[in-house]
Amino acid sequence: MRLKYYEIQVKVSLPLFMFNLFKKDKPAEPTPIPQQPTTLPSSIPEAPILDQATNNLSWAEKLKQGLSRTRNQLGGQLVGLFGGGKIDDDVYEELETILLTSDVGVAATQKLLDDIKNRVKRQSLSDNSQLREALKQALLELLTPLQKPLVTSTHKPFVIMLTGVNGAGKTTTIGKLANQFQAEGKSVLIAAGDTFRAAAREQLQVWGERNNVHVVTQDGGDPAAVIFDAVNSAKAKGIDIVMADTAGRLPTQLNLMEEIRKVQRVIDKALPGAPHEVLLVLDANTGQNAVMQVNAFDDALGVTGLVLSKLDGTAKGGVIAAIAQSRPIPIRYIGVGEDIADLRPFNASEFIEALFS
Ligand SMILES: Nc1nc2c(ncn2[C@@H]2O[C@H](COP(=O)(O)OP(=O)(O)OP(=O)(O)O)[C@@H](O)[C@H]2O)c(=O)[nH]1
Repeated sequence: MRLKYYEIQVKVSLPLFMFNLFKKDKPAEPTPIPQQPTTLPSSIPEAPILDQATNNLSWAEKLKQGLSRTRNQLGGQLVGLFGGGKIDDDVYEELETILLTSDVGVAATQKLLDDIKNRVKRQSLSDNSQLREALKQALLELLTPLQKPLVTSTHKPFVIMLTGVNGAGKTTTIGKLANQFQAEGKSVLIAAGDTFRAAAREQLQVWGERNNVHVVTQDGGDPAAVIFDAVNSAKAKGIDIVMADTAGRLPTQLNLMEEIRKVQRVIDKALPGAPHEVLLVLDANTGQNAVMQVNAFDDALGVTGLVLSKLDGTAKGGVIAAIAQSRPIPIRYIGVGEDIADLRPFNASEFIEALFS
């Protein structure tokens, strides 16, 4: 059956709403609960076929809206700079300042400027209004290597271990991805490896029950043991995808970094070669700090993919270029909001178009 986009929204947004509702200890004031539909799906939903045109349009708009702060920071200043006139050193200097203040970082700014200068020479550009397109092309060249969507069909179960600092968006990402994977017809199992936060386990469990996603937990558990059990359970049940949640940690907390390295080793014992994806979730609001997080987590774990969340709340979206320059690990998904449809695979040209629209 072909579902219209708004129908899918109802089907998938409600489970995520419930997920967020149960995820954290909520303040005392009542949270509005939607009146309909009142029944939650009792089985894994059939894979919906998205209405591609409507869906793309909606995502393009969301992305544009989500990137508005970054666009205002970057694009707003560029409009003035690229308003027409001679290309000279002053223009390059001002462009450098704009890029640096947009969290692009020193190395990526230098790389982009060199690239633009080469384009100016090669294409004999003379008017600064032509620099806009040159900058777009330079950015596209820098960001395209990061556009490598996550393919989960290579292993069964395909094991994804999520990591990141506290509050980066790991658990929310798990909820969004679980719904998306289910919508593609894949079975999902979640390992509640965030044993640090007492309520996290029960919250994930409640969410899992309501959405027919099996959540493996353990009383007073060691995260490695919980995830080991989860992987074995997924093997026995023929599950397609395991997502292992882990507690938030700072790369400077060496004992916690050692703990997650152990989790990784134990997953490999349960299923040699796993985890197949080490997904680092980054809060885009952290700007240049995100670059340091990528380096530190990658050094410790060998990160295979990134999720850049909360691009909607920040003017620091330029950090994506800094990451591309310093450690070009694929950005699997970007997040521009809290709804399920607000997390999508990263597409470089789509991103740049939204940034310059
Ligand atoms: N605006 C916005 N909010 C987001 C996005 N992604 C996640 N959030 C919110 O960010 C907050 C923190 O997300 P969590 O998923 O709890 O983060 P976490 O990494 O699991 O946190 P810990 O378990 O404490 O380490 C939640 O309130 C999410 O709803 C996004 O793309 N945009």
